[in-house]
Amino acid sequence: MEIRTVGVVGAGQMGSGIAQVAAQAGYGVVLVDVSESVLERALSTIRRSLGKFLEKGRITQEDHEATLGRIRTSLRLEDLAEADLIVEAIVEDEGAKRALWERLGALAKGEAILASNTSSIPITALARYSGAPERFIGMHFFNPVPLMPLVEVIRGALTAEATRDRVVEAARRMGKTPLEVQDYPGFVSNRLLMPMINEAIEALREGVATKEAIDGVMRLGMNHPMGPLELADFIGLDTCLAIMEVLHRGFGDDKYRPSPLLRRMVQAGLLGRKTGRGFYTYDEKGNKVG
Ligand SMILES: CC(=O)CC(=O)SCCNC(=O)CCNC(=O)[C@H](O)C(C)(C)COP(=O)(O)OP(=O)(O)OC[C@H]1O[C@@H](n2cnc3c(N)ncnc32)[C@H](O)[C@@H]1OP(=O)(O)O
Ligand SMILES: NC(=O)C1=CN([C@@H]2O[C@H](COP(=O)(O)OP(=O)(O)OC[C@H]3O[C@@H](n4cnc5c(N)ncnc54)[C@H](OP(=O)(O)O)[C@@H]3O)[C@@H](O)[C@H]2O)C=CC1
Repeated sequence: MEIRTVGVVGAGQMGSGIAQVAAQAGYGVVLVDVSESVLERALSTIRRSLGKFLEKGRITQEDHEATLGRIRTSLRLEDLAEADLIVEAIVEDEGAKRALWERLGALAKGEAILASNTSSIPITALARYSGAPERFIGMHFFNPVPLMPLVEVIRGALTAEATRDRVVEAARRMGKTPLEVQDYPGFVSNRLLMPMINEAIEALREGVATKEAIDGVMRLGMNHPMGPLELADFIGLDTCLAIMEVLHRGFGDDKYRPSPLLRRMVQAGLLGRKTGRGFYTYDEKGNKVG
């Protein structure tokens, strides 16, 4: 069965980007969230991103309009009943994802591919909640989705090869490079990235250097496009903490202990760019102002 319609659940930073690249690839897209204002913000983010591509001549005015025309938004999960591929990108919380996948698994059509964009939660567990583990897979995009070329593809213990093949093909059609990894905590990406970010936060907590110096060391010394504290703000500190918790629990090793400073900032609601304040402060457009 050919994939024609892609359903995306969760219209935050990642869901909006996934909806955009799916629509750019020519798929019909249904983008679902629990909040109308989040859906409106997602559409304006997509318009802004397509606008940048248009300015640079990477797409035409026609592509711009056709892409937007392929995206429908909805507050009803039932509108995903006809989707051929569903990509879930809600908050990084196993309980929330479990509740969602129990509903989605029951309402999706029998041959639909079920994918999670989770950063770290075991695909094998989410697959079980969906009730269709052979059709379930991890399809992990990177932020900002319209620019980052990678999709990490993660098969759960019971994922069928045919499911993997179809997701690999869909990722390629979206202009991405799929790389397959096994279902272990944090997969490959966040097993490597998040301990570095966590260690940068610990260095800040211990007063080893200022935040600007810590970020500068990695930007200027390692050629990273963003320093680790800037990147943590960009990802979302709630997501960073959730990933560290999964690594810590999943490996049972204290080398993955989340930094108490990270925990305290999440408790204070300082989640980074998406809330306007994290290690740095941001204006309403997401530009760093301090
Ligand atoms: C947590 C997980 O599970 C997994 C993850 O995703 S981890 C996070 C992975 N992501 C990263 O590591 C990102 C690291 N950062 C970067 O690669 C770069 O900083 C960045 C691509 C985000 C931005 O690039 P930059 O040079 O620092 O800033 P900026 O000048 O704003 O942007 C570069 C260009 O991209 C464009 N751009 C930025 N965001 C865009 C978007 N969403 N859509 C279209 N164009 C965009 C900008 O307009 C700019 O264009 P010009 O060069 O013509 O001005
Ligand atoms: N940030 C990143 O760099 C990356 C994140 N990811 C993963 O992608 C997922 C989403 O992350 P991100 O986009 O950053 O998070 P955001 O907080 O930006 O977005 C999550 C969205 O999901 C919505 N939501 C929450 N619960 C439900 C639900 N039950 N049904 C429908 N929508 C719901 C939220 O709505 P509301 O705000 O109203 O609660 C919010 O709009 C997570 O699993 C994360 O780990 C993967 C790669 C990179």
